[in-house]
Amino acid sequence: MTVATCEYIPGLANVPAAQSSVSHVNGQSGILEYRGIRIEGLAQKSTFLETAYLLIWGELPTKDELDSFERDIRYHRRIKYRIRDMMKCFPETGHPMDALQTSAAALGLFYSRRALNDPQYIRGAVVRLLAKIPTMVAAFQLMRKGNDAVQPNDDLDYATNFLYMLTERLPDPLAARIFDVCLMLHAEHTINASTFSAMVTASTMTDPYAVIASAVGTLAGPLHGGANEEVILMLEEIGSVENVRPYVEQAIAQKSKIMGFGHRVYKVKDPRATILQGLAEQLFEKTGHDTYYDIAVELEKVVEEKLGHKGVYANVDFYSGLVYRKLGIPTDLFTPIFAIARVAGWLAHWREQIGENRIFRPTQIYTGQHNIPYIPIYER
Ligand SMILES: CC(=O)SCCNC(=O)CCNC(=O)[C@H](O)C(C)(C)COP(=O)(O)OP(=O)(O)OC[C@H]1O[C@@H](n2cnc3c(N)ncnc32)[C@H](O)[C@@H]1OP(=O)(O)O
Ligand SMILES: O=C([O-])CC(=O)C(=O)O
Repeated sequence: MTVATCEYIPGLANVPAAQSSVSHVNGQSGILEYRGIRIEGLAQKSTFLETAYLLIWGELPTKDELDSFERDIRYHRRIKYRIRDMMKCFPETGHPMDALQTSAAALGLFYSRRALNDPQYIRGAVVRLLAKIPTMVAAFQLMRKGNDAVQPNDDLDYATNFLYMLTERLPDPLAARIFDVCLMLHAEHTINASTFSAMVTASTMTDPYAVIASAVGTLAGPLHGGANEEVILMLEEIGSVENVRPYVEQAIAQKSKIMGFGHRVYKVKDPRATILQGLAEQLFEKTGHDTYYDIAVELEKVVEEKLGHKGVYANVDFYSGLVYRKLGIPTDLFTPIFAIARVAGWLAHWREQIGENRIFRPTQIYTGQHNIPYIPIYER
């Protein structure tokens, strides 16, 4: 007989649920490392695909390894016409995260073999998911406007190709580089809610497409990845720098959460928010100022003043939307873009999970009754 001896901790706060060497967060000092490498160094020198390789396979690739990884991903970017046809039937009013979750699951209809002991299958699934998820996000964006999806362009790198498929124009190189850095910053973050969801699904030894679909569904929520969209809606609602203080005071009085702030692990400003703020400033220098940025900076100042004592600071979702907005990306695509990046982290944890698997099956503390007699419906 197994006896539950542990105290119940809501939200499993600070409860270790796995061992992992994928990434590490020091929440007191604001440090994030992927496979031991600080995020600041990667953001300066790496690319998203190199970072994805590092996360998934555990080491930085050699030049040949990276070339072959990038080549394979370019080759697999197209999606089957049957998936495009399925997506055409999605309601254009549907949220792109729902479209993405459905499309990611649909990949399993074509590619799932559950051959989890076959390294070729594992590599194929990694390549297909990294390659096809951006194509599906861009395709839904064009299709919901009544246009045909743009085919991937084999001459373009990962970030440039995504922006090209989305806007039907070649992006400015600085915009593409900034977008690629955003992807790196969002690629992985230890055992957050969506990664945990991916790990639980992976632990049943199901197919990787189901793993990613379950993680996408979890990322969508406004307390997690969905907060980046909510931040821009909040900045629009605030409308001016003068309105910031009353907005924050009212939110605190009503005990409502201010989007883009707070974190289970970070008790200082999220290091990714610092880098994203810098990227936003870089973009504004080149393409013109955004008044929402002034609102955001004032909001950060007032939230720190009012909630800093509780360890509530800006998180990754606070400045990302300002960057995407400046790149001309619609607000409801911010979270799907987060998902494009996070596929790398989810896949890294999927590999780790199936490598040393035990199905997740925690216990619960039952709070109901026992031995209640069944009453037939006509006697109730
Ligand atoms: C990619 C990501 O997922 S990053 C997070 C994105 N989510 C958001 O930005 C949504 C807003 N933030 C939040 O809802 C929370 O901070 C979470 C979900 C991120 C973390 O939740 P938890 O670790 O459970 O923290 P919890 O909600 O217990 O907050 C601790 C205290 O700080 C306060 N607090 C935390 N975040 C905020 C916030 N955004 N606004 C106002 N107060 C906050 C809480 O009210 C609580 O105060 P109390 O102790 O007086 O009751
Ligand atoms: O770690 C978390 O709980 C949320 C987060 O910042 C992320 O997933 O990037």
